[in-house]
Amino acid sequence: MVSPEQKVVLITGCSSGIGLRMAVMLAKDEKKRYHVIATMRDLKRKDKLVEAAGDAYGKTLSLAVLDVCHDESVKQCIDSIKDRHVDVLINNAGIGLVGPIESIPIEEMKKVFETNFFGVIRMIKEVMPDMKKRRAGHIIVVSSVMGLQGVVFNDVYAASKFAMEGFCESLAVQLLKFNVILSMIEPGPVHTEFEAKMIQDVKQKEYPGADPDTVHYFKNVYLPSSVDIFEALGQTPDDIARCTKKVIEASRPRFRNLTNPLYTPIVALKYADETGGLSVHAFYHMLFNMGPLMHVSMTAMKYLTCGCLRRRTISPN
Ligand SMILES: NC(=O)C1=CN([C@@H]2O[C@H](COP(=O)(O)OP(=O)(O)OC[C@H]3O[C@@H](n4cnc5c(N)ncnc54)[C@H](OP(=O)(O)O)[C@@H]3O)[C@@H](O)[C@H]2O)C=CC1
Ligand SMILES: CC1=C(/C=C/C(C)=C/C=C/C(C)=C/C=O)C(C)(C)CCC1
Repeated sequence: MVSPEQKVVLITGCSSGIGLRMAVMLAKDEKKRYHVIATMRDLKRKDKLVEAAGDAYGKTLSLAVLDVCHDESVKQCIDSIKDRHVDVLINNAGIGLVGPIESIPIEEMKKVFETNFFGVIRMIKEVMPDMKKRRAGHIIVVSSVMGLQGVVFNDVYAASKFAMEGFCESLAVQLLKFNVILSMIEPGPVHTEFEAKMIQDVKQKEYPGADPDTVHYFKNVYLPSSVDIFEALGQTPDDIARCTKKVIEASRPRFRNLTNPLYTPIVALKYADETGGLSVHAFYHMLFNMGPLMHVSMTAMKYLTCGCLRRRTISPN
């Protein structure tokens, strides 16, 4: 049962990672301010969430099936909610894709957009009209630092998150008129199945169609650097859940919320030079000239980032 004081929070992609931890953290809120509808496309994957939710399961947390790639699944789920009333919609479901574009079929690229971009739009279209009518609601989108700045060999994933940024930046203005808030969460690397799936995927794939030099740069230059960056700067899904809870509870939530103070200097390059030259050349240098030194420099970054950059993020602590 949802009490009238409780906010109904619907989260997509709760079978693992960030979505799972958000669902658990909100459902276990000390003051019981939330009723969480934790959704996933395949309920066979519910066990980890149910175990982590403990006593909250069946009380402040309920489960529902929802595949963001299917209109009917989205509609059925929202129709099953009392009065279709959702106070906070958290668009978290998403998939990654890395590798040389020469070897990625267009169909696979479309799947990334279908999930990360159209999946979010499908959710917003279903929930937003009721929020507008009620003149209340909060829509949260889990984007990424890659929605603000491209990363080599992540071309299509970054494009899907950039698309989301443009969409939300436009919509946020209209929604403000209806007292509906739109917030973006911008995590850097986070240790979840997202990372594990990427490593597994690379082990299995052959990268046909890409020339040997490109495959070499991808496998022997980019991948080790990426592993280093995850190791040096990676956050936990709980960090992202804590940041998101703060955004939900803020009296005036910000539109963009970077979660990782250690990654902020990298994003700052983009805003320091609007021609884009600084980021492109700095990334080239970091990747191709620093190579093995990347680990050292990433560790240094951990200790050197100054207070002013930390203040620009929403701290998980
Ligand atoms: N991990 C990272 O480094 C970062 C992740 N992000 C973003 O965070 C979000 C969550 O990712 P994360 O927790 O890391 O990764 P996970 O792979 O652990 O979780 C992704 C979740 O999305 C679900 N999902 C995928 N496709 C669909 C679909 N069609 N319908 C419903 N659910 C679906 C997965 O379900 P299933 O189990 O069925 O596959 C899973 O529950 C994503 O949007 C990602 O882009 C942003 C920045 C960094
Ligand atoms: C290799 C490399 C980089 C890698 C960044 C990575 C790997 C970021 C991962 C972000 C994730 C996983 C976001 C998910 O949405 C930098 C720092 C840009 C510098 C240039 C070389």
